[in-house]
Amino acid sequence: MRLLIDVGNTALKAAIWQDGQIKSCELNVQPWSQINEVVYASVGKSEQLNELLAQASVFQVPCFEAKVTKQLSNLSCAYQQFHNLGIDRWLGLIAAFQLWPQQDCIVIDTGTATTIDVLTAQGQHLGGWILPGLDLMTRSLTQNTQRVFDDANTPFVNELGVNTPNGLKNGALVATLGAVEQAKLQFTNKKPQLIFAGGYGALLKAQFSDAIYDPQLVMKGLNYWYELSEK
Ligand SMILES: Nc1ncnc2c1ncn2[C@@H]1O[C@H](COP(=O)(O)OP(=O)(O)O)[C@@H](O)[C@H]1O
Ligand SMILES: CC(C)(COP(=O)(O)O)[C@@H](O)C(=O)NCCC(=O)O
Ligand SMILES: [K+]
Repeated sequence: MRLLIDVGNTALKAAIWQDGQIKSCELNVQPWSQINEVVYASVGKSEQLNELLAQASVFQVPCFEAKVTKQLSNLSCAYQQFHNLGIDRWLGLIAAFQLWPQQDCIVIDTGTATTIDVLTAQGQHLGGWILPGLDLMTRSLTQNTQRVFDDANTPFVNELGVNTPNGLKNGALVATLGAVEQAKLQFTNKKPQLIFAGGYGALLKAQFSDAIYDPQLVMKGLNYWYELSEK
């Protein structure tokens, strides 16, 4: 069994890889005797992660941290300073390149931030954008204005807002959709595969025909990273 850990700015996610299957799992109950290795990625500091790694060392389970490299098999990173690219973005690109080979892809991961990354069929990462996540967008306005307010029941829909909460939420959604449309323009001659992940991935995926939502995209990328890297 392989324990996979993805630490984002909002949430720490854990999953078990076994017999080619990835299944989300709770962090606190770990069958340490059956875990061969821990493979983890972190975009920030995490006390929970530190505690888990300390436990792993007690049970003498080897731990491997995923890092961004300029190249990984035929995938190449757009950043000159590749170590500055968020590891979650790199893992999403690895998964997209492995799961949709020979296909232009756009990877959209909606977490604390929404990241958009453009990848050619040849494995060239062209770059991308970092946007505030949908909740960050709405919160930044409700917390910094006197009269813009939200309500939890108002959904994010791609329509004109006719009251304050839906003007707020629909604005966050259409701003994000607009960025995805801009990314699609990078491919003039053919339609790229749109791949969504993260907390609002299903919501965004629903706005596009024949797009993919894979909640486990980053976890799959983490597992591919482990299998593809010289350890
Ligand atoms: N069903 C959901 N479960 C978890 N987070 C969600 C959900 N729906 C929306 N979100 C939003 O997605 C973000 C968390 O997603 P996640 O990808 O775990 O973030 P990160 O990777 O930055 O930790 C938060 O901004 C949260 O508000
Ligand atoms: C933009 C991010 C915070 C997104 O992380 P998340 O929303 O998953 O917490 C992360 O990819 C990151 O820390 N990036 C570093 C800057 C860059 O990618 O250029
Ligand atoms: K994420």
